[in-house]
Amino acid sequence: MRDQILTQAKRIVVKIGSSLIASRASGLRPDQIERLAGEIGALRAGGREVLIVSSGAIVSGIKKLGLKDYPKTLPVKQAAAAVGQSRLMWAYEKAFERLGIQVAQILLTHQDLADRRRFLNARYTLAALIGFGVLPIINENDTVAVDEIRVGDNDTLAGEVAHLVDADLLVILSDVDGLYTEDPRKNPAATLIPVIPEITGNIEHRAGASSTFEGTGGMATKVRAAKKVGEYGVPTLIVNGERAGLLPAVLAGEPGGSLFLARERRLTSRKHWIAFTLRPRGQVHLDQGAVDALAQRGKSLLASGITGVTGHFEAGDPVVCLDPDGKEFAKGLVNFSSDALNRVKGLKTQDIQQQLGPQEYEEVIHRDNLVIL
Ligand SMILES: Nc1ncnc2c1ncn2[C@@H]1O[C@H](COP(=O)(O)OP(=O)(O)O)[C@@H](O)[C@H]1O
Ligand SMILES: N[C@@H](CCC(=O)OP(=O)(O)O)C(=O)O
Repeated sequence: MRDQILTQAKRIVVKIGSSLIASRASGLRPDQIERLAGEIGALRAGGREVLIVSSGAIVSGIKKLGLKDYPKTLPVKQAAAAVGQSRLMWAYEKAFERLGIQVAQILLTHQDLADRRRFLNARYTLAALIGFGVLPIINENDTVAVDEIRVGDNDTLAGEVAHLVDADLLVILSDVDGLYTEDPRKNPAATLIPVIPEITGNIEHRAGASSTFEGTGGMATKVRAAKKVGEYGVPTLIVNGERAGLLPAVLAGEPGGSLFLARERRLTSRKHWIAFTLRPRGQVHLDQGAVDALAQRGKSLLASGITGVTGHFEAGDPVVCLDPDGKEFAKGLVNFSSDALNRVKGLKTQDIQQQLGPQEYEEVIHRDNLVIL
């Protein structure tokens, strides 16, 4: 199964971490970019479609601005990203131009993904670029991404892009051979985990934070990204990008890296987007009857099953549904604000109008906008 997944993946999102192509000492590492461009060019020549999610703007900008430390304030971090992103794209442009490959820059924030119209627009633009045979190079739009709209790390962004383009495989190139039983930099006795079955159990405890100046997400964000795209039927390969030739070798079926197997796709793109892209604005607490109606009988959520509301949200916002034990078991787009729900929770549908007047919707969350997690 491993060989089939790796050798037959047609559309591949390749995430390139900062530590592979940039360093505190030298800024960008053009030799690494050229080497990786050659390997990716060979994959394309072999018939694969590749999109790159590349880090490295901030580290490159730190060097270019002559900063001594990693920026502590957002404006300086964004200035470094702005200065570094142009250098990063220039290096990719040059490296791929030698191979006769055109590249395109795509900068995204969480806001571009959380708005359905903008999400679909990004999908169509990437599809158009792929159709032209162009190699999209994607990064977070760090220069404008303030906290509430920031994706935060490129492992997460790469997972979102894999969903956006219906990738067959997400490849995360890092500075380690894959997922170890614990951080190998901290415990040399840690061992590599070559295959991680469909991720239902909790393996995040093995994945720690970054331990390098250049890195941001660490292994924790990589495992989380693998888990999210695995829910959409996309497997993830984490492999050491420092080792020349390893990426094409592993994609040809040679041993190496950690492969996270995916579950059979059970969600449409829109439901996956609701479940895994949108950030909930509040919580709706349900009684057991409502939990059974939603989870067992595929019903919409009605006010009568609601026992409590947490947070402030507006109609149309994403919320999570908690069972009587407080466990998140569903997520959806709510048709009523938190204020309105606090007035009608527990009421029969026919009594809602007395409280709120005529309403466009009966359901608090319609089945079509609800995902059982
Ligand atoms: N269980 C683990 N297995 C492998 N690496 C781990 C683990 N836990 C933490 N790490 C750390 O995660 C780092 C890779 O993440 P990061 O530094 O963000 O690199 P990148 O820039 O490629 O994203 C490794 O260098 C390692 O120190
Ligand atoms: N957008 C940032 C990348 C942040 C990030 O996730 O970095 P890394 O953990 O090295 O992949 C940059 O270009 O520096």
